[in-house]
Amino acid sequence: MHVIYGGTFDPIHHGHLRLALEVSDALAVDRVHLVPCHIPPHRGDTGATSAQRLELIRLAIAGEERLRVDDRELQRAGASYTADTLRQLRQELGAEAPLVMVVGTDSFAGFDRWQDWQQIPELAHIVVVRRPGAELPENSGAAHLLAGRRAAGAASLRESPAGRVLELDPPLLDISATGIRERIATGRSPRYLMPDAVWQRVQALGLYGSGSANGF
Ligand SMILES: Nc1ncnc2c1ncn2[C@@H]1O[C@H](COP(=O)(O)OP(=O)(O)OP(=O)(O)O)[C@@H](O)[C@H]1O
Ligand SMILES: O=C(O)c1ccc[n+]([C@@H]2O[C@H](COP(=O)([O-])O)[C@@H](O)[C@H]2O)c1
Repeated sequence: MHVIYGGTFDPIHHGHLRLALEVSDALAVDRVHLVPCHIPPHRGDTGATSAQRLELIRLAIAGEERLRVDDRELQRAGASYTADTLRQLRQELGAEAPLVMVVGTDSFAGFDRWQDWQQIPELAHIVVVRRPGAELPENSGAAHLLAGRRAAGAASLRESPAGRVLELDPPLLDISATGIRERIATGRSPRYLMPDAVWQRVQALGLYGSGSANGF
């Protein structure tokens, strides 16, 4: 079973990393592939470039065998549509291999505005991870999709290549990249919200307005 977890990762933090490991445990898979987007289709400019966000991810997951980075979206020009990524993976994996896309509730809430969203369940299973403080709006396209395609359990995802939606509610950390960027921009330390190696590199690159005021 191939599992991808996409995000802007601007920058990567412990909320992302814990989520990835919780999913790896819950689905009993050896690998979760983090897929940073190049040009987010749905939000403004990023604080760090694609290459910088990729470098920070590599630092964050160094030494953790279960986490891998897949930079395919950085190789494509234009907006990074998830449907394109899944089509590419489906070609590579073949028609029968179970393919899983992981998403937090806040991103999934706007799922019916994603490019070709109705095709996505034909390409992959969706694992929706309940993010602290983010509920799916009732009557949203996402809530209907979940209700109509709810998976019986994690093991059932292995029984078909795509089409089921599994909700997970593991213990997660209420950390956001927005909160981290705000802290850095106002001279406060984001230490312990992200790996030390990431924070050191953010400072070395002077990202998000980091300067001497932040300290370690
Ligand atoms: N702390 C967290 N707990 C659970 N899910 C998370 C957490 N942080 C991010 N996610 C999920 O990870 C994916 C990628 O998130 P993203 O890179 O946008 O991080 P973010 O912290 O939400 O960033 P920002 O604050 O810039 O929006 C999304 O599906 C999001 O729902
Ligand atoms: O394909 C789309 O139209 C689309 C619209 C919004 C979000 N996504 C993807 O959802 C993932 C999480 O997005 P975000 O904004 O929470 O970082 C990331 O991989 C995005 O590329 C994809």
